Amino acid sequence: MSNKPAGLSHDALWPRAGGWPAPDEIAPGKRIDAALVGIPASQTSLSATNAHETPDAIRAALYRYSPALMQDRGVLDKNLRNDPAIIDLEELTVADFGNVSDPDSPAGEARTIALMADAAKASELVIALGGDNSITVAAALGVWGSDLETAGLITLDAHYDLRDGVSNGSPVRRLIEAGMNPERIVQIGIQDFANSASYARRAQEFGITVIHRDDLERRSMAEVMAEALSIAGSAGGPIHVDLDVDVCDRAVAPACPASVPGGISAFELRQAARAAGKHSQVHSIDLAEIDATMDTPDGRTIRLAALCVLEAVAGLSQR
Ligand SMILES: N=CN[C@@H](CCC(=O)O)C(=O)O
Repeated sequence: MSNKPAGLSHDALWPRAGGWPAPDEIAPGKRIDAALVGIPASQTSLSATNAHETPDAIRAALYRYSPALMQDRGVLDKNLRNDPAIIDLEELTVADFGNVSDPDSPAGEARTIALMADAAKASELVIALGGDNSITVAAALGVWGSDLETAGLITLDAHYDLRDGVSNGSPVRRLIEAGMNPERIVQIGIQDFANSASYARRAQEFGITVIHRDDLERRSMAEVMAEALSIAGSAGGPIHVDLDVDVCDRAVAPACPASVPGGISAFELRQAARAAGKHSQVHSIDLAEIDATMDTPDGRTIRLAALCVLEAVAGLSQR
């Protein structure tokens, strides 16, 4: 699917990421490694948003980057330090399943579940491009299918998302009500002054593991993700990872209506995406809460989301 921006320079030795083919353009019988699904939801967001513009904006931003990485971050053999492994993601097959039409309604969520299920059947890892955070419900349910009882959920989010009703502030409660075990939910990056005491108590009552923003001052993202993946995956089922970009500092995520000054760094979110992509039980990841039309001054939030897509695929290449 081409969302290629005009005016990009050309260098035959510097291929660009993105521009991945639709599944029917891939040779029959060839295994798809990763799948992209766009879920342009925005209608139930608590803050007014044009998050429906974001999936295509992320596709366009992918062209800014190369699909190459120079090392397997964090597990590099010390003998290789001056001779890093060079990994070319062009060796992986990525398919773009397109956008779900009108995802903001029960019928739209049913379409999302169906497309996510198709993408999961065809690939090892599905990356859903939101859309506001309401997408997490149908994105996860579509991939989990009948494995709901053993499934796990990790959120990187400034918010609990345990609100009543249907909105971008309620996907975690809705997944629990759908039948997932809250003891396999880990929430990373929860922020003070961005949540109420009632919802904080609700998280405690459910038995959710909360790794507060402040904890990330003392612990590395690698360590925190390792713990989260072991809790979320403890029943052996599929794990969905929700990357709500508002977990990041407002300076790096200005296009997220509810990002907070004092959030995590862009690099920490990228590390989390890589760790998620690398874990064999993670079958789906979503990127949510960016309003592409608010990404001033320089498109940095969308660029970060594009890099998270590449980090997830890089992790997958290292499974
Ligand atoms: N995932 C985001 N949740 C936020 C949404 C707030 C907003 O859109 O203003 C929350 O519940 O507070």
